[in-house]
Amino acid sequence: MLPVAEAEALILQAVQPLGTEWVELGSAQGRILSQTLCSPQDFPAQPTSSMDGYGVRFADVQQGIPCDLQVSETIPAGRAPATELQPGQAVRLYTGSVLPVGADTVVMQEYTQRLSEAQVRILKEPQQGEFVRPQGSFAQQGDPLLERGQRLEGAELAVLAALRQAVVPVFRQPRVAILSTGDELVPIQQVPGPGQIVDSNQYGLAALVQTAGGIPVKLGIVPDHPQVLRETMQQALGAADVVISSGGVSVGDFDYVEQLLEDLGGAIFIRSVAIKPGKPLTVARFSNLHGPDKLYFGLPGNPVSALVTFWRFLHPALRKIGGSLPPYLEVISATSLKDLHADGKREHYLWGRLHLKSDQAQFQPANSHNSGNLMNLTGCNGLAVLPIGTTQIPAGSPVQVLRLP
Ligand SMILES: Nc1nc2c(c(=O)[nH]1)N[C@H]1C(S)=C(S)[C@@H](COP(=O)(O)OP(=O)(O)OC[C@H]3O[C@@H](n4cnc5c(N)ncnc54)[C@H](O)[C@@H]3O)O[C@H]1N2
Ligand code: MOO
Repeated sequence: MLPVAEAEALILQAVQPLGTEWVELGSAQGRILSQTLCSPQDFPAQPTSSMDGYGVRFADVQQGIPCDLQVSETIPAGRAPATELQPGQAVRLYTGSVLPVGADTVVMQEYTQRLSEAQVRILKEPQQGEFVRPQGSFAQQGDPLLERGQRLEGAELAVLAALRQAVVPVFRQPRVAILSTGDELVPIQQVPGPGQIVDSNQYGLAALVQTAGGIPVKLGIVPDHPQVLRETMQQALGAADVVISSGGVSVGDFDYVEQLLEDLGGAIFIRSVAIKPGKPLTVARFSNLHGPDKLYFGLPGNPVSALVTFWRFLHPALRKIGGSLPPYLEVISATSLKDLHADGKREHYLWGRLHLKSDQAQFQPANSHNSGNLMNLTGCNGLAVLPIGTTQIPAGSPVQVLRLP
């Protein structure tokens, strides 16, 4: 059994980001930028006012307050100034208006009195440069604004629009084929007969693939029949960047996945991991003439084991393939609200609810931890990690919790 951290390191070493594709800005939300983008110009492009008011020469208003100035022109936002500001003059400005040459300070409208069409009285001495956004004060031409690996959300999309980036270079999303193995499985449309169960892994795993930035390709249920399974595995390897199957990796007579991976030319580099749940995790690498190598993940069939091994190993791998920057998972130090138990032989992952308080996070474990029982996994947002050698964490003690993505 490989230690968890070693298994993770081997998996991350084996994967690389896919290439770039260009997408329209309107479809880029959630995507990962594949090139660092620099500012093509200064922001703001000219000095602008940050208030409605009057642009002045600071030297004029420094002489004593109140101070009467001639209004030279009105500059609405979006219009270029017509003239330079001369000594003794003020210019009417609004938020976002460009300051004319000569104006270096803005006085808020509230501290002025318009005496006539041609004259304004300044009632309060401003600070020099007050309410002016100097040219290039937000960003200068050539400044790197968005780094390669940045995830694009509202703020980033707004910046890209300001940069007039109508199409953006993003990493290609990994296509992830998902298949469920087992003669006992039936599709959701079918009422299960005695001993049969609905294939729930397919749905859970597809959702986690999307959360990790991948595109799920659901290939359905494959019976425990070596020839059929082999053909489906081959088809999956052809159609996707990564393949996930669940079930058939333990030691039972119908557990064919490992043998078939070898038959198909895969190099198995993980056969079992010291993790509970999820011990029989199997990972193989397939060389690919047309691009990066492909990984095949044989996840354990137990529903909780399949999801936990996905979170722990596949989520980071898919994030890396999709171009995200590490860390790929978030670990939070919390106080356990109940005693936590483990056998000390494998690294245990106990699901529960993480409450993020301002002072100290708290972890409320689920009432039982059975890798076949999917039901009490709902609503869980954290996995408490008990390292090998730890058999108990008493209530009130600190525990490291993996925050579920
Ligand atoms: N003698 C041993 N038996 C088992 C061992 C072992 O070391 N020695 N390991 C146990 C552990 S740990 C796990 S985890 C499971 C994993 O076994 P498999 O990956 O071979 O999974 P299956 O036997 O095919 O299924 C296990 C369980 O999960 C249900 N299942 C499978 N696929 C789905 C699906 N798509 N949707 C919902 N449920 C699914 C299946 O019906 C079984 O109940 O092996 C232990 N046994
Ligand atoms: O490791 Mo298995 O995943 O305990 O149920």
